[in-house]
Amino acid sequence: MFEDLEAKLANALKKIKGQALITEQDALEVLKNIKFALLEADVNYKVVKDIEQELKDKLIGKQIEKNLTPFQTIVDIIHKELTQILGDESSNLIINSKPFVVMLVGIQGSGKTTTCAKLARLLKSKGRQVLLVACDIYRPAAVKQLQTLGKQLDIPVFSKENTKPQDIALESLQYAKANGRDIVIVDTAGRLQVDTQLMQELVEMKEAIKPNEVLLVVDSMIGQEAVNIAKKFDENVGISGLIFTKMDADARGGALLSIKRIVGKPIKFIGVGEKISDLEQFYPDRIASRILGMGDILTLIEQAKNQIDEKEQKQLQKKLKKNQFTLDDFLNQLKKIQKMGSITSIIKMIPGLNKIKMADTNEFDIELKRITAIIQSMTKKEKENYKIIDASRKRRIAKGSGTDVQSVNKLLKQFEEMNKMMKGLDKNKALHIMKNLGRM
Ligand SMILES: Nc1nc2c(ncn2[C@@H]2O[C@H](COP(=O)(O)OP(=O)(O)OP(=O)(O)O)[C@@H](O)[C@H]2O)c(=O)[nH]1
Repeated sequence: MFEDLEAKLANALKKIKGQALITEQDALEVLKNIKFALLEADVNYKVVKDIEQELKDKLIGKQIEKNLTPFQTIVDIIHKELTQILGDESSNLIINSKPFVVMLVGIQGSGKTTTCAKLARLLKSKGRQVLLVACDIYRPAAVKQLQTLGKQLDIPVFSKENTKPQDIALESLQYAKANGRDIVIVDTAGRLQVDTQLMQELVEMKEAIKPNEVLLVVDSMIGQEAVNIAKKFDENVGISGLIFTKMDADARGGALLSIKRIVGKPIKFIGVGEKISDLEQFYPDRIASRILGMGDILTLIEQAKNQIDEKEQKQLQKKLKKNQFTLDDFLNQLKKIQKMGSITSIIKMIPGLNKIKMADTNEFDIELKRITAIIQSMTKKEKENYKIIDASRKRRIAKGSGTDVQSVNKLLKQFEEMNKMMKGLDKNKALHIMKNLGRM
């Protein structure tokens, strides 16, 4: 869909090669193409018009960035704008009460029940005691589905027969308190369409249990219709955020942009597959890249903007050669990796880390936090020369980082293997890897 955009833009921008500033005429030419591309991606018309106006103001008279071509400068500005619209606020759940109650709402088939389980798994993996609550009593299969998923995840599921959904939800809170569950995730009923009875039931449930979050689950495949659904749910029930499912199937993502703009509620997570682990935190810049469909160009832009990386790469290479590559350098490189969207190919190069399913960025975040804690618990000397880390130092580091000796050993082994691998590579390949690491 957006393959064309790149060609059209490149064409439109040929003319401004060598200019120092973007003129009004150039901006209008580019914006015409951007407008069509966004409409094709199913972005709401009014949103497209607004974006067009905002971009116009930002583009005209803009200086071409030093290391960038006019084309790259413009794509960079557009990418930043889309990222900002998609949400600059954190998509994290701020868990500040016990129990912390999350109500998932949405129309039938949006992926609500599955998403309840995915979210439960994600929070469990962060050490939370989760309780799932089956309030979709109109579709008996939904209760069963949730129970099966709960069993699979070893997470209790609260359900009750012949009881109103509002009462089930209310009773589940008592159960959570009595059983030390600190997060309650309530699966609610869906209808084929948004109807008044459903809304009324959800309003009553919300009043009864006063959830910390009401998250609307939306199927990203339904395109613009998602905006109407989100508006209705927000007006009638009041939502605090959204989860978009089936992002693995939808190539566009225009609906995310429209909803964020029109409804103004943050997108918290995205579903990226049918598996229970396929739920990711929402990263606006990654979705903006996807909407633009210019991943490669954006990477190039980042590289060009960070010319300084060249220097850093050379320094790192020198350090590796002289055996001076420290655990701090290792950590810095990993942090850079985290910032990048598409990390899989780079991760594969790092021994030990490649075993983690890296499409799951949540797992990478968890792993990185663990590694950071361990390295930060080391003394300066230890970071500079890991060989002095003996058994008693390992015990101290494990204690200080809240991990265990096994984790410390694993990290040291990863570091050692990476060191070895980098040294074993020929100069060009090593530089290529460092370049990849360095550009992130
Ligand atoms: N590919 C893909 N499929 C998904 C995703 N999330 C959910 N699904 C699938 O969507 C279908 C519907 O999911 P459910 O969880 O049953 O939907 P629901 O909204 O709970 O439906 P009701 O309980 O009837 O309201 C199932 O086949 C899920 O496997 C996703 O992120 N990607």
